[in-house]
Amino acid sequence: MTSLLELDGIAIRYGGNTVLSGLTLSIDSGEIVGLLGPNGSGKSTVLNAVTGFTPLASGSIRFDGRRIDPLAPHRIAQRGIRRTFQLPSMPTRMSVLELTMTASSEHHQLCAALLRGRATRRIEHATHARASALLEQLKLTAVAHLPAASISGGQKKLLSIACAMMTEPKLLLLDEPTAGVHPNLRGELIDELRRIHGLGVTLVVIEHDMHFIRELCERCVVLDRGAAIANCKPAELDKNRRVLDAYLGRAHRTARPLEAP
Ligand SMILES: Nc1ncnc2c1ncn2[C@@H]1O[C@H](COP(=O)(O)OP(=O)(O)OP(=O)(O)O)[C@@H](O)[C@H]1O
Repeated sequence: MTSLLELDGIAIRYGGNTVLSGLTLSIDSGEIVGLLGPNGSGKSTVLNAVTGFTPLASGSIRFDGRRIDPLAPHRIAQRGIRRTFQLPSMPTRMSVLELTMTASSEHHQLCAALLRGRATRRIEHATHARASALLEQLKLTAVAHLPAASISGGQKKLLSIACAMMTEPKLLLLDEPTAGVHPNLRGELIDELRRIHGLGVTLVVIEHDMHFIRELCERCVVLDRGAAIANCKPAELDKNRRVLDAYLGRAHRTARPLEAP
């Protein structure tokens, strides 16, 4: 496998607060990587940095061999990186289907705007078909014509995955995909993400649900206070002393003796 995303010593500061401190991380093409860590450890900030929404104080980010950290967010998206949000906000007037269709690539939208007659209809038809297929895969067909803002929190999560997939990204970054999703749907979400991975999409998943991480991810990176403290298989996490310290505090050591990591 070749390296798709490379974070090289990235630092991010908000005022005097250093949120990421020299983080180095490499993700290979075709991987599914879990990004873990206690609340406030910097996970979402990593996604904001990769997608160009938060400028770096130092370090660099390369995607597909080319530097992306100097680029504007829409240019980074055009290179093939998409993300979903922890709390997706939806427009009040657009339907689920319309919103999914508007997420299609800028290239298709530009062609539809410039071309006339049959060519426009052909592009619209293809966009409609792709959006409908994605909504069906994500079990959203029943709400396709409802206003996007009116659907449940879990359905909004699924809709944001559908929108991200409209552009056929190479890398999909998911911020807590299971939060607000009914437990019965989690298995289906795992199946859907595996299917997306099977299409050749590399996945980075921020998630607190360890069952979900164990089921889906091949590798985990754990952050604590803006630095990577573990990079291992999910099964190795509960034996890693630094990870246990970060999540449970050092007091756990007296409560439950551990084997050396
Ligand atoms: N725009 C901002 N301005 C100032 N501080 C910020 C900003 N965004 C994030 N932070 C701070 O950066 C730190 C890391 O936040 P981040 O959202 O990346 O953590 P996280 O690991 O994703 O947490 P959670 O699991 O709770 O979502 C936190 O202390 C947060 O308060």
